[in-house]
Amino acid sequence: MSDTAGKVITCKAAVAWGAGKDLVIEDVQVDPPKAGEVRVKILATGVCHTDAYTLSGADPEGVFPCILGHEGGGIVESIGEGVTSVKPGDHVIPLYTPECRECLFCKSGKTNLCVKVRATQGRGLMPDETVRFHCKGQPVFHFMGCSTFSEYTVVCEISLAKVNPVAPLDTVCLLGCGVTTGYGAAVKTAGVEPGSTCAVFGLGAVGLAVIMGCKEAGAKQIIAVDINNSKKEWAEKFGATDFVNPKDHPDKKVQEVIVGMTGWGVDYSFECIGNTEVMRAALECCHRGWGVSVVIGVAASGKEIATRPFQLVTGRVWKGTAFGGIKGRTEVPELVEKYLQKKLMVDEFITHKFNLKDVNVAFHKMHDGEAVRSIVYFQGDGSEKL
Ligand SMILES: NC(=O)C1=CN([C@@H]2O[C@H](COP(=O)(O)OP(=O)(O)OC[C@H]3O[C@@H](n4cnc5c(N)ncnc54)[C@H](OP(=O)(O)O)[C@@H]3O)[C@@H](O)[C@H]2O)C=CC1
Ligand SMILES: N[C@@H](CCC(=O)N[C@@H](CSC=O)C(=O)NCC(=O)O)C(=O)O
Ligand SMILES: [Zn+2]
Ligand SMILES: [Zn+2]
Repeated sequence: MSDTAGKVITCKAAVAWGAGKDLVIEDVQVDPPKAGEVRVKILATGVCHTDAYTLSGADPEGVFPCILGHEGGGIVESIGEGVTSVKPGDHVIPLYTPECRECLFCKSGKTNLCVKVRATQGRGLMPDETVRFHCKGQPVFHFMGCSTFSEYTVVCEISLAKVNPVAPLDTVCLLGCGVTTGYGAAVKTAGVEPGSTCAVFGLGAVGLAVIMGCKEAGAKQIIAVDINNSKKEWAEKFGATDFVNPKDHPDKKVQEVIVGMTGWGVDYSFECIGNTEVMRAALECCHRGWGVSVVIGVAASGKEIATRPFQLVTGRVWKGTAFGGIKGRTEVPELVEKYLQKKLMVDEFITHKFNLKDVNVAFHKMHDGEAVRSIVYFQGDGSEKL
């Protein structure tokens, strides 16, 4: 039992006070976990485009003030009543897609979209409709059931993957979102087969992880698409065979360029940006009769997708994925083992490391296309071993 168990902990956190405002490093009070909850000391966290999306104000579920972050790695500090699957000292990765193993969705075997705590999670609350964070006497909302931009956070027991303590938490934290989402989208949601042709739109961490999954699945052609030429080298590193910059083809739609490169279009395409025009292009570059397009990117409130229904009549399939279809408590520990066996790239996604005090710089590096993934540390800046 830690000497902080049962007590309020005051620690540093990056608080989002309002949409479009820089995060502010504050002292926050973190309550002990209630029944079914776990308090986790976060050592490191990635910064995902979805954090920026919610901070921008485009997320209809965005509530402020809140503590963002959902790509963390940490150690259990204390557990609430009834918690049995983790204990203090366990290494864990918080999950924004929990796995209760009891709800209709978990039991269906058809999806990873557990609904046990989804309703309260979407409103920034714990299941009892209250929050565990306060700052300056004011309640602060949770985010995606994770809030990993706080040195201590409280999450539901069902929202934690217990992982091998040998794995470096400041690397495998990326399995909490970006890497798992892209990899899972390819190998699980799409089910890419050997010899397939694929197109991947948007080469951030998610898109690059899709490429990694397509390569592992044996795709023979992987066309990487981005408006930033510096991403070509990145795409090749993860297994892309071709690179297309739509800006190099001003007279053609990008879907026409890809159909021209493949004959009838690709077997599988993936949108990893959150741009509804690109989602259309991704569908329309798919093979007549069987091409499958997977929407991964999160589009702003009010945006809608469109295409001619004929695209579907002629056999193309439009689908989407959350967290790559991965069931977090069961499969994230397996991905960590795969990483430890050097069968899954994760370190390769990390381009920048910062201390929490510079978390806003990590957002700027993502917006200007410089960063694939930044890791934010609560102690130091990643130059020392955790
Ligand atoms: N469904 C799910 O479960 C998940 C969804 N997401 C979503 O996936 C998306 C990708 O996330 P992430 O990898 O972190 O994002 P990044 O911002 O790191 O990557 C997006 C990439 O797309 C490029 N891009 C932007 N516009 C275009 C365009 N018109 N055509 C081609 N490329 C373009 C960007 O280039 P540049 O940098 O030059 O702008 C950048 O390289 C986001 O929408 C995120 O919210 C993330 C995780 C899980
Ligand atoms: N709140 C947003 C929806 C955001 C969204 O789609 N989130 C993805 C994960 S993105 C991770 O980086 C997701 O898992 N969705 C499934 C879910 O149940 O939220 C909005 O309302 O637009
Ligand atoms: Zn994410
Ligand atoms: Zn469930």
